[in-house]
Amino acid sequence: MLKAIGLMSGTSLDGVDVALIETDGEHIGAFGPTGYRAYADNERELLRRALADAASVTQRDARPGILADAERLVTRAHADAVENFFQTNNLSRDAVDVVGFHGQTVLHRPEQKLTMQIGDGRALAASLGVPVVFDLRAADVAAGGQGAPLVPVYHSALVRMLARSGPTAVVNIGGVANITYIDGETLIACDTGPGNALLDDFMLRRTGKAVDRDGEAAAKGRTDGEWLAKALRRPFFTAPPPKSLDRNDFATLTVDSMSTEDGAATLTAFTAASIAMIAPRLPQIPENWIVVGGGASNPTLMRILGERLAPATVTRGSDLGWSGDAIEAQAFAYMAVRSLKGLPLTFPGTTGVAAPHTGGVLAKP
Ligand SMILES: Nc1ncnc2c1ncn2[C@@H]1O[C@H](COP(=O)(O)OP(=O)(O)OP(=O)(O)O)[C@@H](O)[C@H]1O
Ligand SMILES: CC(=O)N[C@H]1[C@@H]2OC[C@@H](O2)[C@@H](O)[C@@H]1O[C@H](C)C(=O)O
Repeated sequence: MLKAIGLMSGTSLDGVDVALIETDGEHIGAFGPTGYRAYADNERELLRRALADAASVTQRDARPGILADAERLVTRAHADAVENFFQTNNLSRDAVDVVGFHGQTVLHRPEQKLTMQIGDGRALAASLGVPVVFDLRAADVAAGGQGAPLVPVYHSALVRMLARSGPTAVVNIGGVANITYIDGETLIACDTGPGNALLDDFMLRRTGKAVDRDGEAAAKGRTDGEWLAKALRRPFFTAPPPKSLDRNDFATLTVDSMSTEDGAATLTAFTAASIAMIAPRLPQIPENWIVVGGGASNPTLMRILGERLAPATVTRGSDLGWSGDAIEAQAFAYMAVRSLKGLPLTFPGTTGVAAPHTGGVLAKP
């Protein structure tokens, strides 16, 4: 078993998640500590500007506008996060075999063979003195896959440990939401639609804080059924998997004419309803849905999701002993070890790549 640290800075732009696991790339031997390094408001603002500047990029190594600054910030924030993690957990860097570094997605257009994660893997390896595996999406996209979602290979390892029978779905509600369907050897995955990003962006504009904390605003509002029905008519929602999204693919769907409460309720219902829309496109309707990611901490979203998915059971991953917030970071630790071993990260059922495919680039310190 190797000791691996995974690092994820997701589309919510909230911060860097850190997690240590022990794994041989197949089985999970042990779950280690987890950590988090939030972005300061000015850092988050820089990342938001980077998303805007990335929108016109056509080459994945181009860094116009603010992107070079943003990339330095991402690298530095991840180095800080790991140094802090070493100190807090009294860990020596020599005890860690590899770091899996996702970076920050600023653009995702797989149909143009373009997916761009900023963050300098070589600089991170040099700064930490630990081997770093980075650029984990590019090989899949180059081979014709969606390059996302990548976490299904890890969700499937977690579900195997539960030793359940029958189809199970793991739903990750981050900035974008995605699902992994597991039934025996069958593994199917895709992004389902918005996660928290639309709601976060709306709340930021209305309140100056990029979150509807505990779903409080949404709980007081009324969903605009007409708006929701229209939004759900986008062809993305009836397309079968595999499919993936850029964070801002639905950014033009705004609820700015509504009150804060009604807008939050409508966007929360949009996330739940779009997740439920994947059910009939799976081989069987899952009996059990396990929800992970930040959205699992939003009780209003969880309530609406439970209503939409009934009579199936909806459980939070944290109630099964899974890490609430660090599953994606754990997944990148797991993928780093798989990458070192040349094992596949993506599969025809998860990204649409023609054959199981490995990925990642190794930077030695
Ligand atoms: N208590 C809470 N109440 C409401 N929303 C919450 C709460 N805690 C977290 N969230 C939501 O979860 C988001 C963070 O989710 P997460 O950390 O899974 O995102 P991410 O790592 O960016 O994910 P991804 O890479 O999957 O997009 C926050 O931006 C917020 O919208
Ligand atoms: C391109 C990109 O970074 N996509 C993210 C995003 O956030 C959630 C969803 O959209 C998922 O497809 C992916 O992240 C997770 C970690 C994944 O690849 O599984």
